[in-house]
Amino acid sequence: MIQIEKLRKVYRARGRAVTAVDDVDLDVREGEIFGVLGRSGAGKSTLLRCVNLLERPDAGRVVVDGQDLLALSGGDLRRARQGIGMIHQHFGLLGSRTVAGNVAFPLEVMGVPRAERAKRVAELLELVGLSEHAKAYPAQISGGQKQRVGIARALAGRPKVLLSDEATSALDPETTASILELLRDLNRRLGLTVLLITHEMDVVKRICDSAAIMRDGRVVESGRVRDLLLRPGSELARGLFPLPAANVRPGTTVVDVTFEGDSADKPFVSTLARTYSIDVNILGGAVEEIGDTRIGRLRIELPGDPEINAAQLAHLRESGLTVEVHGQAPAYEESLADGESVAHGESLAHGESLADGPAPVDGESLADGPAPVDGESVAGGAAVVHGEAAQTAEEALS
Ligand SMILES: Nc1ncnc2c1ncn2[C@@H]1O[C@H](COP(=O)(O)OP(=O)(O)OP(=O)(O)O)[C@@H](O)[C@H]1O
Repeated sequence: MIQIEKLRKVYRARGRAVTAVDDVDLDVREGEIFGVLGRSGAGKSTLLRCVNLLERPDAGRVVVDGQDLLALSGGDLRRARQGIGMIHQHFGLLGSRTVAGNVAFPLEVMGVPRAERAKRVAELLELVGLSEHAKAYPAQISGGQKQRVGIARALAGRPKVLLSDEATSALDPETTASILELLRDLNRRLGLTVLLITHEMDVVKRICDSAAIMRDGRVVESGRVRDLLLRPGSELARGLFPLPAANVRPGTTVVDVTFEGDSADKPFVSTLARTYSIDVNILGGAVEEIGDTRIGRLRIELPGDPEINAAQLAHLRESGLTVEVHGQAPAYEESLADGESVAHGESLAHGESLADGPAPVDGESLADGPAPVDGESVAGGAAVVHGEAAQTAEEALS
């Protein structure tokens, strides 16, 4: 539905040039919610504003619903832009107009006759659950209600695409959840394609089908959320499943295992411990509901160097798990020929989040999932799993 190709935007001010968007490609499929995640200054707003040409890119292509926007002008461009709604962090409502008046505004600009306008406004307010507040002024309603007005107004022209510029950043967590739910509902009911930008990992976790991570104007990772989380070395996975920096003790192998769906229900740690008659330490972990799937990440420690654990690691991979080994051992890395597993060192250190705001710290990310394995309590190696004991620890996680 939205194809962005080799997009580039450079701001020039007082002899200085800032490349806000640098050679970005994105493909947003029809009917999906796509989240662009990044820190402040990463270029998210600029990217979003290039999609409806609020900013004119210096290079590249923006194709929305099959139309190359940069090739359009005049009435054609206006019509194409009507097919793209936008909502903002600070709502942008007109204080002198009622809720209904704000929603009617774009319809007036489009020249929709009065009677039809009134009918459409009523429909839109119903859609966002604000019928009872039609006559209220923005100053008389809450932040969440203001954003609902913003959403109704953005949908006035029956757009196929909705752009969301940090739409929940000014809202408290409960209101954020209700607005995200509304966006998901509208996405499903109207087949609306949503491209949103956010610095909150939680937004991606809750509603996005696909995501991209931006840094310094570039997209460093993008794809379906589920695929990204199962990809070794994924930044999104590190952000969503924050684990402390790995402390690899000599003579041990520390492994991050990511599992989903069916494999989440299998007691793979106890199977591993039993099959190879080894003790397995659980160092930390988290499980999240992502869309309709449960995805989790567990950090385990095996006795012996990675070379010694080749069969054990192969066993984990053959069980359908994504395996990432901490502690660089080049010779061993080469042996992981199938590309499913990577060996990496401290570059995978955790605790770093993309968010400047409420970063999903350990406790938070675990809060609504099943009982976590507590990183603190296993710090001294207390959670040694072998034989039947493993069942309990894994049950807690799965
Ligand atoms: N109008 C402008 N003129 C000059 N530089 C700009 C302008 N708008 C943005 N920038 C710069 O472009 C870069 C990207 O900014 P942008 O607002 O797109 O990032 P962002 O990821 O949306 O950040 P935030 O969440 O803080 O808005 C930053 O370095 C910013 O300072």
